[in-house]
Amino acid sequence: MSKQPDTTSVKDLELYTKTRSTLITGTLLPDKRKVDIWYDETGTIREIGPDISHAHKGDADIIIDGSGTLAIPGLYNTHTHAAMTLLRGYADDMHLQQWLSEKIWPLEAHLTGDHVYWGTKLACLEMIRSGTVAMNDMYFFMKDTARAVEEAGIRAVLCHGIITFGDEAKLEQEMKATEDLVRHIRSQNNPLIRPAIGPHAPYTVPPQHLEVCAEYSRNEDIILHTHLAETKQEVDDCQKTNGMSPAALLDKTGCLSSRTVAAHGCWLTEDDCRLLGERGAHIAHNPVSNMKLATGRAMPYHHLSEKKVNVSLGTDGCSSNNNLDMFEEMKTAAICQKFFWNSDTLLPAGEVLSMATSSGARALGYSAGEIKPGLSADICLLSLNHPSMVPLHNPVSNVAYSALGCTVQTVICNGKILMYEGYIPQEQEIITGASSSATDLLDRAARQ
Ligand SMILES: C[C@H]1O[C@@H](n2cnc3c(O)ncnc32)[C@H](O)[C@@H]1O
Ligand SMILES: [Zn+2]
Repeated sequence: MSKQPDTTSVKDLELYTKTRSTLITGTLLPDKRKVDIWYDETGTIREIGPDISHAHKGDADIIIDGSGTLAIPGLYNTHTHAAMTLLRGYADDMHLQQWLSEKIWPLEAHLTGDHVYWGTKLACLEMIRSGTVAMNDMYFFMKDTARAVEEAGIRAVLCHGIITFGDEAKLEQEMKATEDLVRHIRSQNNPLIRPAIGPHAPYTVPPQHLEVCAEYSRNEDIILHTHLAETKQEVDDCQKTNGMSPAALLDKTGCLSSRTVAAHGCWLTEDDCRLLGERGAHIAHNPVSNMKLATGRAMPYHHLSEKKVNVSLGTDGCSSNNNLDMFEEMKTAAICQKFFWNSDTLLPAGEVLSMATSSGARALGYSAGEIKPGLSADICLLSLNHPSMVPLHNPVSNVAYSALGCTVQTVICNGKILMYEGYIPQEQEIITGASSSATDLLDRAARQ
């Protein structure tokens, strides 16, 4: 492509393969300022301001006409099981334990790396379409996940889901899978993809195995991703077996630190919240999944924010959500807190937008999540011409309460364009591939 900035050449496929110095002109920020945004070929935002385009037109390889758009930071999905897109609609309207043990785990026993690759390709497509640029993913065959993520161009923290039920041989096998993944991701040298360790939950990984995971996270300086206090049954069982809450158990086994990202936290007590705050641990809130699986209580945001716990947002997998739309998640989070805790001021629009952006980037340790000079260009342009964005009394309110993923027009991650005006390369191939992969998974399960 020529150095000459040309908005029409943006359709060129080459555009989607590498980061280029880019000028976005005349977009609106959530505070209603109309600005130009310039980022360089390393994907770092250099300057934001009204009318900087004259100064930087010559520096930019690409110019994106941002008029009629609202620029928000790319969204961070901090708890998901991406390849579960293949299980969308497979098992609905069930309680968590029954859902996992009777439907999900028996089907997952037939998964192959190929299923995970296609399921993750579909997840990345769905996420990019709805403005998500980063995910914290726990699943199986994670090298195949890494390949799909690399092709999609988003950020990801990836861990193998460790489930041992106390079996020593299984722990050895799961730790090998984790070590193999860590080695593999590091060898790929992709700064957007990072490894983590993923003890599934205190009810699937006993204390002595949690200790092994904690030590590994400490030694390798990687995130420890887990599920925590999702149901009352989990908390009651943990009290009975271990004489303490699941959060206290994580702490006792060394699993609670600033590297910890714990999903759910619905049944955390005020004392648990204090403990999480003291340890600097992060909570990934998944309100749609919690409401669908009837976990019975909403994450206590008021206690967590009082104890200065960083709370981010996630969708969980597509079998309990059943989509990956972080706009839907933002709205559900904000209204679920108000409804459950009977407080009309709890979790206002601005806070839920931060949860889905800067708090997510903080939990996953990326220097992004805001549109600011010096940070990575993770930018989402929403159409202001979409009915859900009209009128524009309050852009932040529209983003949190009325917009959905379909409002997203253009998505940029670390400066690379992933979707431009609704176009994502190879979308149809991904849909076809994932669809046949889902059929193959169910066929294999039916044959046995
Ligand atoms: C990685 C494993 O985690 C399973 N899973 C998916 N959603 C949930 C949830 O809400 N709670 C607990 N475990 C979950 C997934 O199916 C994998 O087996
Ligand atoms: Zn989960």
